[in-house]
Amino acid sequence: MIKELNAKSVQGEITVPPSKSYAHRALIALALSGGKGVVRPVDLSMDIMATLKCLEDLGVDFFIREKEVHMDARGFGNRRDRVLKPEESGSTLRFFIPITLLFDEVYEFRGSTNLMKRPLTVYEELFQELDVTLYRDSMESLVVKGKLVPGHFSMRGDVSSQFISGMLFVLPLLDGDSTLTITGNLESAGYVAMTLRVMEDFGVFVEREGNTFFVKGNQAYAARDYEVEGDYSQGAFFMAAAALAGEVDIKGLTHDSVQGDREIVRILEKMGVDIVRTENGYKVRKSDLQGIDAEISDIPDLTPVLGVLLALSNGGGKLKNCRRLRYKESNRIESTIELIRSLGGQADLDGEDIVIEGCEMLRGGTVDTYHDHRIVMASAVASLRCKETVKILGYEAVNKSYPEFFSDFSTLTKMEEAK
Ligand SMILES: O=C(O)C1=C[C@@H](OP(=O)(O)O)[C@@H](O)[C@H](O)C1
Ligand SMILES: C=C(OP(=O)(O)O)C(=O)O
Repeated sequence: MIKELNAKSVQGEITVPPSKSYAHRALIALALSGGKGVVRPVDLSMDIMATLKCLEDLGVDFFIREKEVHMDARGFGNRRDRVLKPEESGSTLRFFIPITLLFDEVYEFRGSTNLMKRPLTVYEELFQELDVTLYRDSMESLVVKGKLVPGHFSMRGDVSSQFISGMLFVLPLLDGDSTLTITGNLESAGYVAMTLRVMEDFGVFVEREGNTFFVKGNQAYAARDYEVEGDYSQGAFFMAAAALAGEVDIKGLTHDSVQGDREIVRILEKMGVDIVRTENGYKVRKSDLQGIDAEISDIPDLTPVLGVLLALSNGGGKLKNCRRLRYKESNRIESTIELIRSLGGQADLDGEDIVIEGCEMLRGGTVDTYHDHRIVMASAVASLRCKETVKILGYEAVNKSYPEFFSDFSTLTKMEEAK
């Protein structure tokens, strides 16, 4: 499906959706408690629905009212279906593989073709050392069998932090103490911090010394109601839209959040953007953007929108250390470069860095989004500073994380459309 965008300015206020990453974690922690509680607010994106469906197939009951998930996890572990369907969600797949290893049964994971192509090497390497089998049955299917026992585990930290989060969720439930040592750099580190924060919120504690996590066994998640904070990864699109083309009061963001993508605030400040803290968010105004080099190995989800900002900055800059972006919903190195080029800008790959030239206005044109929700949203932001119409191919990919994105975006452009 194609979306055409013509608006050239944004104005008004917006409340960002609740964090997808926090919601995955809170729903899982509540399920692992085996008790009852409410998680709110939850945006019913495809990724979150995939996590809920997997929980349901593991015996969890829930109903959804407005944006609240009312869960009864007393049946957790009473398997209803041996086939779990993470759809497109990397977090869901990589968090649920260790969860199924609590049960010593055979589970099959069936996801989208793209999801099943994303790496599982870290689990493959880890399970070779353990009495756990993981094999690909077909292009869309993966079989997992075995039971985790406490021990000393070692995992690479430079493929995806989701493997580490997945193991951290379940190690405290084993009947003995474990250690988990990360080899290489821990990238996307903010997401591991978020996992540990949610675990603590549910009464489960892990100690860390350098790159080793010490996990006491026989802990229990305590059921509770949970408030999900606003999403910096999504808020970043509105901050960028305002910095490029207007003034927006962005609400629903916690200033001291552990979300790694809170880094967008520091990056915008470095670029010279007029960004002011408000009681529950930020007010951002159109500014002349200075080009910068930004290290993105900890903040991969910000890459497409940072690419757009640099393409419209004085002097441009580099997005450094993009290696892992190849393994997202699209190859985000290629799709980010192509997004900028198809709108008339200049971007190239230099080693593992994306080098982007800056300009005042882009031309406009048609963007192929490669089914990547973050390329869709970044294209919408770029359209505000394009001379011609922007056509976004496959814009429905946005449903993966933010089904209401275009209706929210249009509330900010409506003053202009009303003229
Ligand atoms: O744990 C999470 O919630 C996520 C971790 C990140 O993945 P990587 O650790 O693979 O970079 C991020 O890109 C993804 O959108 C969400
Ligand atoms: C990469 C993403 O999510 P996941 O890895 O959970 O599919 C994302 O939301 O950009």
